[in-house]
Amino acid sequence: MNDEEKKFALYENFQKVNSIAPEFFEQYEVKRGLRNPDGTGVIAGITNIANVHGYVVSDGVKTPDEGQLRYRGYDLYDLLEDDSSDRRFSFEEVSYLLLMGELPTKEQLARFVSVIDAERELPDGFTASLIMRNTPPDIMNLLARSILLLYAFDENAEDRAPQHEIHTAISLISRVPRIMVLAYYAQQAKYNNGSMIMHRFIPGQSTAETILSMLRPDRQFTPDEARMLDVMLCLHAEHGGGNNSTFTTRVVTSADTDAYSTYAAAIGSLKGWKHGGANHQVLAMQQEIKENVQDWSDEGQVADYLAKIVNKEAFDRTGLVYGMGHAVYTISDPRAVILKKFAERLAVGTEYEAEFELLQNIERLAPEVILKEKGTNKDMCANVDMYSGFVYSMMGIPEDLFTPLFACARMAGWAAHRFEEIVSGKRIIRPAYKTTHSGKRPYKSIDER
Ligand SMILES: CC(=O)SCCNC(=O)CCNC(=O)[C@H](O)C(C)(C)COP(=O)(O)OP(=O)(O)OC[C@H]1O[C@@H](n2cnc3c(N)ncnc32)[C@H](O)[C@@H]1OP(=O)(O)O
Ligand SMILES: O=C([O-])CC(=O)C(=O)O
Repeated sequence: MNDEEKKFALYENFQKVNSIAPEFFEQYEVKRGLRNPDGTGVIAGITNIANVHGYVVSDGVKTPDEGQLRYRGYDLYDLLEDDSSDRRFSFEEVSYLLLMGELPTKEQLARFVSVIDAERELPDGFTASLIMRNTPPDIMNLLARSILLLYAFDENAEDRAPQHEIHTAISLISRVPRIMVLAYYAQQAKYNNGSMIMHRFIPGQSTAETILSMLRPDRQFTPDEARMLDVMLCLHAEHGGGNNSTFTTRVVTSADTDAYSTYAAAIGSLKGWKHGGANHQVLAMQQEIKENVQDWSDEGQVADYLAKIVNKEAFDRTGLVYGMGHAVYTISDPRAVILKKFAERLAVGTEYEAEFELLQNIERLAPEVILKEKGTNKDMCANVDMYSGFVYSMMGIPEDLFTPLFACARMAGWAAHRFEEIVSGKRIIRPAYKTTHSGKRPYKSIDER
């Protein structure tokens, strides 16, 4: 056997060894993906941090409902529609609310903002030796690695006391956006022959302003652009305990590991294409449709191409229409509703209008195509990832940063859930797995096999 054949011999049983007959799931009533047969989630915890509402269950019957998202009891719409005269940046305020449980007074907010501001500096040599060296092509991987490496610069990294937990969370909420932009330029320099731009952060700027002023080569941005990015950060900041990356946070935290290991694990989850990584996939999918459909405004042509995607004949062959569907929301995802309004406002009358129409067509047509092609009659709406990448694109934010921006925002939610798990979880999360082996296999020595 040559080397290739030796490797191939290791793969050939992959499918067989890892397959479990579907009837076992029914026989043992195992809830795949921790989902009940009607799609509702198995209750795995209790939280005070957020409420994600998408259906009503009454007498065992699930009825779809308009989506609602509340942070610590406050409706997302109310948090974003505060039109007070001192229009301030909200991500810091939302982070305070999530971490501390209450909306801050002016003094509390000012103190919190100054603590975030004071944490932006990175350890000496961090950028040169840990961001610019061995830069991976994916910024999410670099973010996870950077968070793991920041452990080495924290003398009390193993301390689980509240002061240390809060300090670590705030320092990461402050630093991850900076690391993200530095990582972007390191990645561009290494893989795309780009220039390595390393603007310093400007003390006193909000998170949204810091990102824009570090990202833009000329450092310029308008107040409206910063406000828009701020809103994007707010609406990605938290989504209950059950979403995959927050549940990861809670699972890993429950093992009593350090904060850095926990947040790095959460980033690994968020990168997934069925989770936060879908924002990136939506754009790639839209691009493929644009290249293959002659008239994007023709619903028939778009539906035909979506049918190919659903039948695994086009795009990434998973059969998924990215940006569509949600584990909780049925009629609407409130974040997608807000993002669609932004997208429309920014696109109409510009070169982006036709692309906006295309996304709208995908949103409208996907449920019927999925029903027709797969017979899946699931109440399905656009999720947060459907329009976010499009809004970022119109703001000139590169595709490689779509999911990392989600991570910058969700740091606040992950931290709140880590705190809650530490204080209230009190037990390692350890569900059971049923085995399919009914008996013991007789051991054979290597000569007998
Ligand atoms: C921030 C976020 O994480 S938002 C979600 C971002 N993810 C995406 O946009 C990826 C596309 N969407 C999906 O994969 C799913 O809708 C999820 C992961 C978001 C939610 O999944 P679930 O609620 O568990 O749906 P579930 O997997 O039970 O789907 C039920 C059926 O609908 C199908 N389905 C669900 N969403 C889609 C979709 N977007 N495209 C095609 N089929 C879909 C499933 O394949 C499944 O079909 P089957 O019964 O034939 O196997
Ligand atoms: O709740 C989910 O499953 C995914 C989601 O929308 C999020 O984490 O923002």
